[in-house]
Amino acid sequence: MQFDPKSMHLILEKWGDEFGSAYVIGMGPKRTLVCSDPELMQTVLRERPEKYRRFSPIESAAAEMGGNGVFSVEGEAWRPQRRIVMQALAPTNFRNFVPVMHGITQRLLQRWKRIAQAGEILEMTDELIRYTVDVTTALAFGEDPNTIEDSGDVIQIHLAQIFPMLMSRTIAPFPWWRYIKLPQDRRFDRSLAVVHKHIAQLIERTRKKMQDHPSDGPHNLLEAMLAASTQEGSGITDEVIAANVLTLLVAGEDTTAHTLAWTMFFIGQDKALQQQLHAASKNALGESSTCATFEGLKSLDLFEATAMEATRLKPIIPQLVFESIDYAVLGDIALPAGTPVFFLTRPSMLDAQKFGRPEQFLPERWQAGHEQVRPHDAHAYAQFGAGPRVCPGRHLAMVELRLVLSMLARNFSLELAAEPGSIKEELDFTMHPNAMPVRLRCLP
Ligand code: HEM
Repeated sequence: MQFDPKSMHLILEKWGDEFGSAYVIGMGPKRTLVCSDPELMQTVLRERPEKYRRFSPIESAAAEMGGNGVFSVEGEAWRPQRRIVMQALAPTNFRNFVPVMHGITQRLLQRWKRIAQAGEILEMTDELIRYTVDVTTALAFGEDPNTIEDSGDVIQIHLAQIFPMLMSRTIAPFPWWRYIKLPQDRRFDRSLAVVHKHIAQLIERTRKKMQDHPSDGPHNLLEAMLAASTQEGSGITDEVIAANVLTLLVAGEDTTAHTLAWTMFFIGQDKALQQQLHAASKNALGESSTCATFEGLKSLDLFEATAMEATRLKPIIPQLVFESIDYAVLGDIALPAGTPVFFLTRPSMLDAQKFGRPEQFLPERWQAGHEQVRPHDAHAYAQFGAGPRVCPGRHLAMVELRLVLSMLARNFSLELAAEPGSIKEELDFTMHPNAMPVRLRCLP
């Protein structure tokens, strides 16, 4: 069976409508289970790393790119990497993170003001990726690249090649790139070389900083990994460090940016929602144009709820793919060792048994104490995964969503500069809009 990788999720969802919540397809030489039952998905997510692993081509493709970090690595090598990443992204660090994130949000605000005043149209996805690259790099690696104000050959142009290539190589029936380099492979190799050079320089500068100030730190993920690498038996080599810098850049960038882009897709079509968000932002921020404090984040629940509702309808993770390690029985389905299992996340989020009035965009369903929209089965929302490998960046992502959406609502009205129907879903590991042109107007 051959797919256009960019619309694979739509095809699998369509077949699910026809064949039910579990069906089998032939992909390459293997029989693959496609499943949209949220209970079975939770079982697999929780029974890792012992019984299930990520779909194995993800690890081999990531390793070939020098990116076999905490997302793709399996077995014992995963645990020490996971521990360091969890510590670095723990919510207890957020009081220190907020001032840095506030500065970057202010920068985005100034840029958007200039563009709005000039009456120009913004390609929103690109804007948001600049923001998330700046935030991830500043917080995880201790350097602020300021790509928001940089108009040159910014690193995300090269990073943007990675997810699409990882996706197409992961589901390729035959690993052509190992035998022949097509023009797209050569282009990709050039971008990958730029990214690795950028990462090597970052590691070098950080190592030097640590040598110059040995008693200071570690202050961030990169410093923590470099410190761990000096301990015997840590398993943290230079190669592992570079792979994790790449992993974090890619994992932290597209996911949050695409969540924000789809949220703006809904905001841009709904004047009443915009007014509600504007009022909520004024209430929370007062005379300020952006949220500047850790405490202030707590009054921005509606913004997080709006983003969650957007990704219920437009999941940026429409499929999560795993593999049984040995023979396993999932529900009443027998899985020979190495059977790929593709979980579709959207069908259960559109199921009226799980979410009341599922076809309607109702952010309030995600707000605590809101009883009107029932049922509400939060288990059926798996945008961050679950179990031992649940996304360690989810709290950071939520802070980013709150900061950007409240800044947007406080300062601008937003209008899509394209027919909503012309904005299509594309899957490149994460599901993103093919374009998101918007027009911003400054509000008093
Ligand atoms: C809205 C934004 C985000 C979404 C929807 C998202 C989603 C996910 C999902 C579905 C997984 C797989 C979880 C599983 O297998 O159970 C994951 C893993 C991961 N995410 Fe996120 N993510 C987001 C933001 C971030 C950010 C901001 C970072 C870091 C800066 C990050 C870092 C990671 C890492 C390192 C993993 C691998 C964890 C492991 O395998 O142990 N993510 N993410």
